Amino acid sequence: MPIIEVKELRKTFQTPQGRVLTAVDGVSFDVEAGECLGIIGESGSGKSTLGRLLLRLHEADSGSILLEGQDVRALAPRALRRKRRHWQIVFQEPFASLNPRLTVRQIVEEPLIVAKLCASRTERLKKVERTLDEVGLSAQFLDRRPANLSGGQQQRVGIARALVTDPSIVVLDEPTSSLDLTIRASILRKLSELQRARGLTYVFISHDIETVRHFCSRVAVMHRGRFVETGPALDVLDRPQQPYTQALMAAAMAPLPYMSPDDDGGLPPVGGADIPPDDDGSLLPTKAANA
Ligand SMILES: Nc1ncnc2c1ncn2[C@@H]1O[C@H](COP(=O)(O)OP(=O)(O)OP(=O)(O)O)[C@@H](O)[C@H]1O
Repeated sequence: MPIIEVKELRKTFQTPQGRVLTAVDGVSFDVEAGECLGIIGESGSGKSTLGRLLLRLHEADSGSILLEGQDVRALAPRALRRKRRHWQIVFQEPFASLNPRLTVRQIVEEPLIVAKLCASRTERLKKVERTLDEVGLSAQFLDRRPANLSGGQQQRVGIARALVTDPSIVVLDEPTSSLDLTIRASILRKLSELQRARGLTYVFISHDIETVRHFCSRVAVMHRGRFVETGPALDVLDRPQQPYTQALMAAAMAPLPYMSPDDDGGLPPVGGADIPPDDDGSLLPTKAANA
């Protein structure tokens, strides 16, 4: 039996102008336990909304979601809170998703307190330290706050917070898109390692086709709230059947516009007429500007 079963899921939003926007438009899919399903598509195609609907961070308008056989949409608030420990999410912007006032220890401890998972504080703290160690953060980070961490370290905290309750399903909503390339690779390696070690099921939302190619066994292509093509990652990405997927792949492969070394791209020359001679180009306000 699949661990995730979604049928005819639909979600609309009301725009400030009073228009109805259909963000997810009748999506159906299954995910087997231990699998990684990649969801790709342009910005605004509905990927994040779908990820949030799965965990009921948004309420769907219609359709059904079964996670581990549980009808997520039918769960009462208390039952949903209890089940949340099994179904977690890692967000795109680690800094925005971490409470800046809390220390790393408090951030990772919180889901354990909410789920009442440990018998004592000592047990809880041991679990926090073990999970941080698993994501590659030593005990020296425990008392730091998010602002004192690099982007990669912040995302490791986001991952530890998602994994500390030993979930079975994790939605990864563009978990590395705000990070530098080298950091991105090491976080993806870690996520892959954790998936194998813990037998996790991932729903991996991404713009980045190359990342999905390496990371996911299956891919769904989303366009205007619908799945237009689904299948094994290498089939969909290397031999797309649908015109929309073909266009998406072609756009991803397109080279950057050529610029010759002496082509200034039409920018004004440095020190040219547009820049006053006494302007040092600094973005900091001058004393005169402050006065
Ligand atoms: N809370 C909301 N209220 C109103 N409209 C929303 C809300 N959340 C998303 N939308 C709209 O729903 C559509 C789908 O957005 P969504 O963020 O799911 O797309 P996405 O594919 O994840 O895009 P991105 O890759 O840029 O994150 C967009 O038109 C978006 O503006």
